[in-house]
Amino acid sequence: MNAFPPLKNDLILRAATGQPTERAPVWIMRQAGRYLPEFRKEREEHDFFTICRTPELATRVTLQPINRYDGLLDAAIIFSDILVVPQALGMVVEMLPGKGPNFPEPLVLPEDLMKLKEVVDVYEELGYVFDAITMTRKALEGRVPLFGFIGAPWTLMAYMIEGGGSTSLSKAKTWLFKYPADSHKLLQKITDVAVDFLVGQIKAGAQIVQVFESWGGELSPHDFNTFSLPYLKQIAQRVKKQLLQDGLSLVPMTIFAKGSWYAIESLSESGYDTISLDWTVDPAYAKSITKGRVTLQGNMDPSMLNGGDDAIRATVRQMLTAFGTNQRYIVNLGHGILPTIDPEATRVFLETVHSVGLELNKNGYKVEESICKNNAG
Ligand SMILES: Cc1c2[nH]c(c1CCC(=O)O)Cc1[nH]c(c(CCC(=O)O)c1C)Cc1[nH]c(c(CCC(=O)O)c1C)Cc1[nH]c(c(CCC(=O)O)c1C)C2
Repeated sequence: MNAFPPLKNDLILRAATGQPTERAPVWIMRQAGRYLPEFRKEREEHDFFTICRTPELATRVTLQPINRYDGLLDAAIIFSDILVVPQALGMVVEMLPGKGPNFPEPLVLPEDLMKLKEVVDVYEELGYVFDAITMTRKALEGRVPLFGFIGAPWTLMAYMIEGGGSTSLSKAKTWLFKYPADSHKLLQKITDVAVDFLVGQIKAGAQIVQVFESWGGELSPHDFNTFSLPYLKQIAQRVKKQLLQDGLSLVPMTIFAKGSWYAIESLSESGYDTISLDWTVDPAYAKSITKGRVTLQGNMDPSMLNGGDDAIRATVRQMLTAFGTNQRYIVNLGHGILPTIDPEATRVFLETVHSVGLELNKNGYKVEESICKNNAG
């Protein structure tokens, strides 16, 4: 095993496992990305997947927001993409500047499943992600915990069939409804790789992980229960089982099923420690449904960061107050930060999360039965 520097800020790990926190921790989905000039500069010199595949570059980019917002972010997330799994399955994925991901040969018919690799050795195909995680974990010097992540099976299936971003997902849904057995075969295949990939990331040094079901909200509740939830549950259960079998400690697991407000209750009973919410979910509603069983994460509309400093400050206060006790809560946006956001607006967001979080706890704070005092005594 790797020896890593001791962790100096474990706030997010405490929040995710239901331990008391003196303020709500904060990180931002897509925090290393195109809104940062230092990232855009890196992209002028290197192709997207070259950054992902070169541990030195992935480490440098992962650390960009941590360095820029020194002390304001409570977690790093490894620089990679959910689409490295379709690549590991044998598909070609390219990142077109300004356009996003493109699969020159998407899956069209069920017989195309034959083109995917029968067996995927994640250490061979995705070892570069593990190396980047280990290198980043060392470079972080214990400043904050490091997230690993994967795309959820349904979301990856959608990209593999659509061939890129899409508004209606009509091709991927045609598979679900016309070829359900083949769809399940594909979802299971992705799940098997996802489990090995997450376990490998944790072994390499990821201290917390997130599963991105970005296209969850495109499914009806019934179809979500058929084509998404069973695989999400399998991932949580099998990752935990594998870690225990290998004599390793569990790490907190987060599920972000964007748009799947109807699934909050079932997700809170599916083996994940944290549920990440998009901005369409009322915090009071999510709290009333989950009843403290899980930690909640989220959920400011990313576009609010374009609303000016006063609007950002007011919305952060309203959001933290609505999530309530500042316990079992991780602050984030409701989806990834947009490329159009001013990095200084992001700073205002982070600073306000810190100051309001501490203020809400100034008279002590409470998790379930334990009462903690901010000041000694
Ligand atoms: C977690 C993560 C992701 N991508 C990137 C990260 C890096 C880490 C971080 O958050 O800082 C870098 C990451 N990935 C990408 C970029 C920009 C590409 C560039 O530099 O040109 C960055 C910084 C490219 C990318 N990759 C993807 C898209 C969306 C395309 C679409 O459907 O319209 C895009 C634009 C697929 C993707 N990738 C990811 C998701 C899940 C989160 C979400 O829903 O936003 C998804 C859906 C996850």
